[in-house]
This record gives sequence, structure tokens and C-alpha cells, in this order.
Amino acid sequence: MDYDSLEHDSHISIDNSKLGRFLIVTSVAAEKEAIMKGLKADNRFDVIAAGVGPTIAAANTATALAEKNYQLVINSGIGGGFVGKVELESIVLASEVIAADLGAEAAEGFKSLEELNLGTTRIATDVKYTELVFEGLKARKAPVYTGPIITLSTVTGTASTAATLLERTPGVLAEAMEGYGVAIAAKLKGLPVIEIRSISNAVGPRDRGNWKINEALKRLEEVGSVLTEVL
Ligand SMILES: O=C(O)c1cccc(C(=O)CC[C@H]2O[C@@H](n3cnc4c(=O)[nH]cnc43)[C@H](O)[C@@H]2O)c1
Repeated sequence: MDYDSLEHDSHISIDNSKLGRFLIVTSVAAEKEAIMKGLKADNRFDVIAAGVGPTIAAANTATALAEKNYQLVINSGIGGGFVGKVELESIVLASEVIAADLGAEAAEGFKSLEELNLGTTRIATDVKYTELVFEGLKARKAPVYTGPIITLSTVTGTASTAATLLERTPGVLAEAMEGYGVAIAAKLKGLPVIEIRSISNAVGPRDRGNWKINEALKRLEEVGSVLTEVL
């Protein structure tokens, strides 16, 4: 794998001709349906439910990218928000996608792939597309933030893991389970990528009963509407 090529942001310019195709990758059917509702049958978009976790997300994104030509890959779904950084039912756009658990444990602490000289855990998202979506959501008065989103294979379930992740990835706003996998597939194809998360729960002690899933899915519908407007 050419790790160096993953470290650079895309130089592909935005085509506003409305002729391009867009691939939206969610993890589960409920997320896919919410976004499709907002897209209102705009046939420039393909939406897939690629499964939960970075591996299946990467594999299914790569398969979809091999079948058709796309100008942008969008990873979207619900996600956890870091307490004090973003609120439930807000939307977080990734400035950067970070595989926060990809590395090695050592006596002195976690070592990322970069520290091990084995590759990169960080993929820059496309700045222009992220700004377009940010402005579209702002115009609708939706609560929206831009900052790093981490990808994990395990949903955080304790305050101490949340604190560790905040220390490991300063500035992180949200966590989810697919962003890095989707971004790897996009970058290997030379395509720009963005990640959009609707915050359903706080990162920390597991409290599934208080997840705002329906509300976050409603926000995803709004994301779909904005995507069809701004792209
Ligand atoms: O139970 C339901 O009705 C339901 C509806 C829609 C989605 C779900 C999920 O459980 C989606 C799993 C998906 O969510 C992301 N996620 C959400 N919160 C977190 C989190 O705190 N940490 C990491 N990931 C989170 C994740 O990307 C999963 O793929 C259920």
C-alpha cells in the first residue's frame, strides 16, 4: 500500500455542473433510509448500508467504487459526541478522520501507526466539500461543528476510555466506527472523502436507554436534504 498517498488532501476540484455522482456510505439500514428520505429520490446519489465497523465499511465502499464512477465519497450516520464539545442532536463534520485504536499498546502507553513507522492513522477530509455542507446546514440553523472524528472498532463505554481518547487525539469532537475504513477506500481510488455524523449519544459510560436515536435519524434526514441542495 502506498501510505504516503494517504497523507495528502485531494486536489480534485469541485464540479458544480450537477452531473457528478456521489456515494453515501452508512452502516445500518435505518441511517440509509433517513438520508434517502432527505435526498428525495435525487438520482445523483447512491446510498449503501455497508455494515458496522471499519473493515466491512472499507470492503463494501471499495466494491461500490469499483462498480461506478463517483466524484465524492460521503460517510454518514449517527455517532457519539464528546461531552462538553458537542451536544446531542447536533451534527459533526470531520476535518480529519483518525483511526484512534490502530497501533500498539506499550508499557509507556499507546503507540499509533505513525509512531511505529507502519503507516498513517489520519486522513484529511476534503475541505471544500466539508465547507459546502457546513454552510448548507448553518443556513438551516442546524447545530453544526467541524473537527476531528475518530474511528474505533469498539464503542467507548467508560469515562476513563473517553478521557484517554481525548488525550490521544486532542480536539476530537466525535467518534464512530466506519470513517477511517470508508476514507481508506476513497483515498486508494484517488477520491475526496467527507464524514458527517449526527450525534445520538454522549461518549462515555454506556447508557443505551438515553441514546437519542430517533432524533439523530431525523437530523440525518436534514443532512440528506442539504446534500441534494449544495452538491
Ligand atoms: O437501534 C436502532 O434503532 C438503531 C438505529 C440506527 C442506528 C443504530 C446503531 O447502533 C448504529 C451503529 C453505528 O452508530 C455509530 N455510533 C453511534 N454512536 C456511537 C458511539 O458512541 N461510538 C461509536 N460509534 C457510534 C457507529 O458508527 C455504528 O456503526 C441503531
